[in-house]
Amino acid sequence: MPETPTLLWYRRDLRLSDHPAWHAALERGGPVIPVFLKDEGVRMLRTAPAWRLGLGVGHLAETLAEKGSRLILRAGPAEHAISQLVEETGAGAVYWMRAYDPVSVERDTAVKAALKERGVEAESFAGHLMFEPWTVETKQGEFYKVYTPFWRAVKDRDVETPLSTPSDLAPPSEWPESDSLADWALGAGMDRGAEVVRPWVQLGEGAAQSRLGAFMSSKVEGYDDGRDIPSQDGTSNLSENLSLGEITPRQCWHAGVRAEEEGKAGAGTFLQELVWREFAYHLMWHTPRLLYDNWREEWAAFPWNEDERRSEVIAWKRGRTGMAFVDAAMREMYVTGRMHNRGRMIVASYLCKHLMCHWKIGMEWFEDCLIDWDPASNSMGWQWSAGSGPDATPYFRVFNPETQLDRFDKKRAYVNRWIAEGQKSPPDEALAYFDAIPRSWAISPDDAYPDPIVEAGEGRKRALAAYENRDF
Ligand SMILES: Cc1cc2nc3c(=O)[nH]c(=O)nc-3n(C[C@H](O)[C@H](O)[C@H](O)COP(=O)(O)OP(=O)(O)OC[C@H]3O[C@@H](n4cnc5c(N)ncnc54)[C@H](O)[C@@H]3O)c2cc1C
Repeated sequence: MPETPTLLWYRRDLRLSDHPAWHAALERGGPVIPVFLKDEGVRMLRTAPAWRLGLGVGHLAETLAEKGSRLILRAGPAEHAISQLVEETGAGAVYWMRAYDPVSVERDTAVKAALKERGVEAESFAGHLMFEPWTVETKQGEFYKVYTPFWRAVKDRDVETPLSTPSDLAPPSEWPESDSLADWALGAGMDRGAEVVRPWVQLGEGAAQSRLGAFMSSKVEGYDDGRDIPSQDGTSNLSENLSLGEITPRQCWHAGVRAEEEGKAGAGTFLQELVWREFAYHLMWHTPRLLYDNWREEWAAFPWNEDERRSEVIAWKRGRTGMAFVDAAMREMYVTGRMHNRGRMIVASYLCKHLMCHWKIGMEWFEDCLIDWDPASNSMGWQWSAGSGPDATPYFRVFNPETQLDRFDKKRAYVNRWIAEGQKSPPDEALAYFDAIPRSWAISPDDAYPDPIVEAGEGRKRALAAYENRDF
């Protein structure tokens, strides 16, 4: 008797290669029906991540169609949509790749229980991470709160070899109905920004593999220093693709290990950076409050400004603080959908320390604007910067956005690339910012560049006083 179909439920794993759920579905036998849901998780996404997801899903649908398969789209709460599809297709199994954030975990647990109750096989697979959060623990059986011991605990582990791309996708003879992706309008909120950011997007697993290849052949050697210079394209840029599972961390890891064996400087550091991502997930899974509350709970008593309407918050969001490094980085984000890691650290430190604003304001703004938005890395990065996270930067480390310029943008190549005001012939990238931002901001390249809203020295003094006088 032929096997019943398997529903292959796609989420943040938009690829065919190194996809354990696909392999399991094909091994089970019977046809495979790939599905993507506009469910509670998708509805929660903010502007740029939702837009980028829409592009990724569209690209995946095309790839599947080229291979004789199809991506079935359905909207609604996951439990209901999956159960409806099981009903319509007679599927005997539903397979998916695991997610680790609390909303997904709750959703998946409910879906699994409902499927099992009606006698449908439900199985999830690992792949978004190399080291599942519960598999790494200290000698005392606890989770790690500091990166370096976490790194030591995992660095010599065997990371499974990536799986190949399946060639026959076992399509069914009859397909269920599908929504139209265009009708979902996942990118609606992007408005004018979509056209500006689109050329910077590298979509799909083919592009991700090319990025990885290019990084390993020409950039990894110089990564140790290059990764700190925001005017250079010295990093892999893979966060965009890792975020949606267009490439897997183990594919990156194995490429890094090969580069290290070939004696390429920088490969070891790249592997350590990949493990920062794992560490972020480890923390999020063990302490989900990382996403929405001070990881160190005593920081609730810190006198953060939480009012987003204040003029300094508006200036920060618009890249008009008068601090060139901060403003350049914010504008890079509006134009490219991404921001260099040094920029992220500087704008976060500036918002939380110089401007004394709550890290949640910045975290949520990034969540609105980043196409590589990742719940775990974003919240860990913000809490690290603010001082409220585990393994956070010490309170007295206040990035000085002016001296940082002298260290990391000596020739001002980065700020000139992104800030048009004051330049006779600004480059296209700097001008693109004015096309990306809402018209209501009413900013023009002919405006004068603002004076600092807070002087670097004054802001630092104020921040240190508040941090030193806290009574916890
Ligand atoms: C305030 C703040 C917010 C951040 N928000 C995000 C976010 O939403 N999404 C995101 O992917 N990263 C975030 N990061 C981490 C880091 O800035 C980016 O991962 C990195 O800039 C991506 O560029 P890349 O792919 O070229 O990195 P590479 O330098 O090439 O590194 C390779 C990969 O390692 C991982 N990685 C590198 N640095 C870190 C780090 N500090 N933390 C976690 N993983 C890391 C990423 O997956 C990255 O793609 C944030 C950092 C800070 C300080």
